[in-house]
Amino acid sequence: MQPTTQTQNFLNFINGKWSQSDSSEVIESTNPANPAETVGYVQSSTKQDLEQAVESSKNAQKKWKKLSGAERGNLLFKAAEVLENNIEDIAETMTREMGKTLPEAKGETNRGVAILRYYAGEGMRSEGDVIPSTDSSALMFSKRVPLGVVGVITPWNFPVAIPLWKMAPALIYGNAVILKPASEAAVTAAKVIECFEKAGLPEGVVNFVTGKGSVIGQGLAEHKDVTAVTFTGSNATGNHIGQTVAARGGKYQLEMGGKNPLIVADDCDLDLAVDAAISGGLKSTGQKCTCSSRVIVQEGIYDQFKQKLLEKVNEITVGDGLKEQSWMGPCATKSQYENVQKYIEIGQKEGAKLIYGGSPVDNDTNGYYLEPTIFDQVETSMAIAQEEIFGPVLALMKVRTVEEAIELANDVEFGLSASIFSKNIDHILSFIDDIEAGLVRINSETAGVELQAPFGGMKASSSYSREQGEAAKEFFTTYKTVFLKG
Ligand SMILES: NC(=O)C1=CN([C@@H]2O[C@H](COP(=O)(O)OP(=O)(O)OC[C@H]3O[C@@H](n4cnc5c(N)ncnc54)[C@H](OP(=O)(O)O)[C@@H]3O)[C@@H](O)[C@H]2O)C=CC1
Ligand SMILES: O=C(O)CCC(=O)C(=O)O
Repeated sequence: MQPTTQTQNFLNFINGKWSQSDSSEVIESTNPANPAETVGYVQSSTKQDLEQAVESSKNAQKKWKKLSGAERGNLLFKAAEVLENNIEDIAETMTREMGKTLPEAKGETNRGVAILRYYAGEGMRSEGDVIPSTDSSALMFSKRVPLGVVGVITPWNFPVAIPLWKMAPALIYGNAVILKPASEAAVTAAKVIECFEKAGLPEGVVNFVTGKGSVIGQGLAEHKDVTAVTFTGSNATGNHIGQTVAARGGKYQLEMGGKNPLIVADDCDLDLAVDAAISGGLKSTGQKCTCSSRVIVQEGIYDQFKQKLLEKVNEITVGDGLKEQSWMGPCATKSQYENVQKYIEIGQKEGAKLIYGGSPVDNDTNGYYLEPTIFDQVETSMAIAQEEIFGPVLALMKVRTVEEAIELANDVEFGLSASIFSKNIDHILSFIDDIEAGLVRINSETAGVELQAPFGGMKASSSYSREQGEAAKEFFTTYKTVFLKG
């Protein structure tokens, strides 16, 4: 049944129109700080809805790709302006829908504006190369061309930035897109789509279909007319999508988990390292694929580091992300909340020593709040050292040397981000050389992605393709090699 209060009912956006799903069913999105509060309803769409979106995207893309890059860019500049004018509302919706604090939500929305502007500018940049031919009377050049229709499947942890860093490059290079956002953050995503509508993108160039991952996400992965699928989320879902798209000869890009190490060397600036462990590990309630979940500390500084870390973590205020005093909000969903608690239990059973937190935080609204949690004496064989927890949990590990630290850092299936705190250039250089990670950070936290640089991981963290910056061009375009003779 569709809800009666229209202000809370968010529709699909297909062929330039907001429309109800064929199913007449909706999915409720609630506030993790107060699960009794409904943030909105989105459509529980069907394969027929998706079919309409694909048809509309296919038609629209034929005209969209004929516009000049500058014309497409102007529309993205407009979308950026509309988003910028709606920052307050969109950021507040994000906080209410997935829990991150309002300053973080505003920061993310501002980042969305910058992403749109960056890719709008790409419309005026080179789209190929002249290549000398062996025939001196011929002109040979490569020309980048769009792929066609791109399916965008996104998670709930960055409901503005991730859809935009996938959609903006797809659009500027002449593709049409269909966004299927995570159900838990789909209201925020709907508000982003409203910005594209208000910017006046031609109908069908951006479509938005909400619904179950197993129906709409799976439908995008299977559809023969969806040339490429870009995904961020869990490894299980990502690998399944990759296999499905590959089986029909489509192109795919997967950004998945991380178990990111932060190495603290004896010679580091201790205060900076402590701040980085807290910010990188606990901001966004630890729900970033780039968050620092393993803190590997050299024995000479271990006790000092641990003591300072405990002092600083003790200052953290957990609470509703809309309240100014809250530094850390709730877990985004009930299943995240339960999953993190399950890992805290496993850690204790495995023999790690719980030295801080580990429990739910009492509150009047039944919000999914957990204490920031620190484990000591963590061994690399433990599940809490190997598996992505996606919650406010730090695992401390002691090593003798920096070489040992790097070896330990690499001893996981993931390879997204890694950082070292050290003033020793030899340590820094061997870290850059030997660490198995796509993002290598020195004297800086593991999280913190810059939109103009390639983003992605090694090993099980990614499908080896890269997003953002100019690297996005590789995924969202293909080449024509033109040989021209008079
Ligand atoms: N790398 C990252 O940034 C992220 C990692 N994660 C990891 O994943 C864990 C689980 O989170 P969860 O939200 O379930 O992540 P998922 O990977 O299941 O969800 C990500 C997206 O994929 C969609 N999806 C789900 N099933 C399918 C399918 N069969 N085919 C196509 N698309 C599908 C989801 O839709 P729907 O929401 O409707 O299910 C959502 O849009 C977290 O605990 C964390 O460890 C989660 C989010 C981000
Ligand atoms: O750290 C960031 O800013 C981005 C992290 C990210 O892409 C993710 O968590 O999915």
